[in-house]
Amino acid sequence: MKNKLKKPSGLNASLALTHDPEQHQRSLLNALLIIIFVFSAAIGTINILNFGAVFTALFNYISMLAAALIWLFYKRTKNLSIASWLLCGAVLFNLFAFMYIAKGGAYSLIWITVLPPVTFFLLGKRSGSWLTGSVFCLLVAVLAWQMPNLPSTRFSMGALLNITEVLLALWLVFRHYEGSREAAFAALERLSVTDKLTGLHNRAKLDLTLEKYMGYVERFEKPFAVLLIDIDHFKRVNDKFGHLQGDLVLQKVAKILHSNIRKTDELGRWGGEEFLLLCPDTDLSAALHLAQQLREKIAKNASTVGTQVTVSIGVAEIRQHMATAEALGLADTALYRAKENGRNCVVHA
Ligand SMILES: Nc1nc2c(ncn2[C@@H]2O[C@H](COP(=O)(O)OP(=O)(O)OP(=O)(O)O)[C@@H](O)[C@H]2O)c(=O)[nH]1
Repeated sequence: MKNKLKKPSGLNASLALTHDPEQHQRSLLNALLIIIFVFSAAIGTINILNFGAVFTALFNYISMLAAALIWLFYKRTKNLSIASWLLCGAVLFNLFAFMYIAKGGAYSLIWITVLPPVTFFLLGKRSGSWLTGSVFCLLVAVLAWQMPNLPSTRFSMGALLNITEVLLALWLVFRHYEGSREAAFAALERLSVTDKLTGLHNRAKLDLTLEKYMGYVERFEKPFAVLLIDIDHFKRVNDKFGHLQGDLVLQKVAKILHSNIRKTDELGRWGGEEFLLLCPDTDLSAALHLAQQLREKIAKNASTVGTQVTVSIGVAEIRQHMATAEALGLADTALYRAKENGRNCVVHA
């Protein structure tokens, strides 16, 4: 019952938050494939209808087909790395084919600017740097070599379309990238404050919330209660039924606690088989009432493995000018007395 901070085990819990580290890249690959498919179809059609450029349009349709094939390949194999390389290859082929066909005219060279976002996002910093750097060097060398033969660039309808299409492509890619980066960051943020086993907040988050509530007590003189909840004889559950069953008991207790408190209360796993519940705007008598209810609900509903699961609860009301350690100390002392009193009971400081 002392603070025994344990690493949560990897067992999946119904409450537990799962995180897929490749989700971000997968979503980018899908978005890029859709963008390429739609763009190639649209540009191919514009090339035929506006410019009668059937040969150029053929390359656009090849790109469209390539995007569809890569999508199918990825759906079947789930090989993100190969699909990403194939996509970068398809983009490169398309860029060079188009610049070659346009012979550098109509600002077609601007298409090269879509390469960095695509390769960096899909292949990562290292491979993205190499590939983009090599292609840029190659392009500069070819341009230097071909300088006398290059057309003087006129501003035409083709140029306008090229510039518009590239800007649109970049806008779409960066917009999607930023959205998925924000989602990945939010998932990481959530993970950093979550106890993996129970899905409740972890100790780091509880520390922050406790500090915040202590600040409110100091400033607004509102009552605030701390409940330290500890499963009785939990070691026996582990010893008798194994750690996996012990984990299930922890998850069940977490679920019961979570579903019987207010939204404004903050519940978390303090460590091991101990939970901390912070109840703002709650005086001692209300906190004791809640603690009794929680204790009864757990005694009634948490037994899973043929053994009675009960909790002991230490309750402390926090007052002005109290330090955080003092507040926790009070709850801990009350919990200690509850254990001494025979467990399965509530004691206040
Ligand atoms: N299965 C499982 N067990 C844990 C976890 N974290 C801590 N424990 C176990 O919790 C048990 C706590 O044992 P004790 O500190 O002796 O407490 P207790 O048996 O509950 O006894 P009292 O608190 O005095 O009623 C230890 O056996 C720990 O290994 C966990 O994440 N999963």
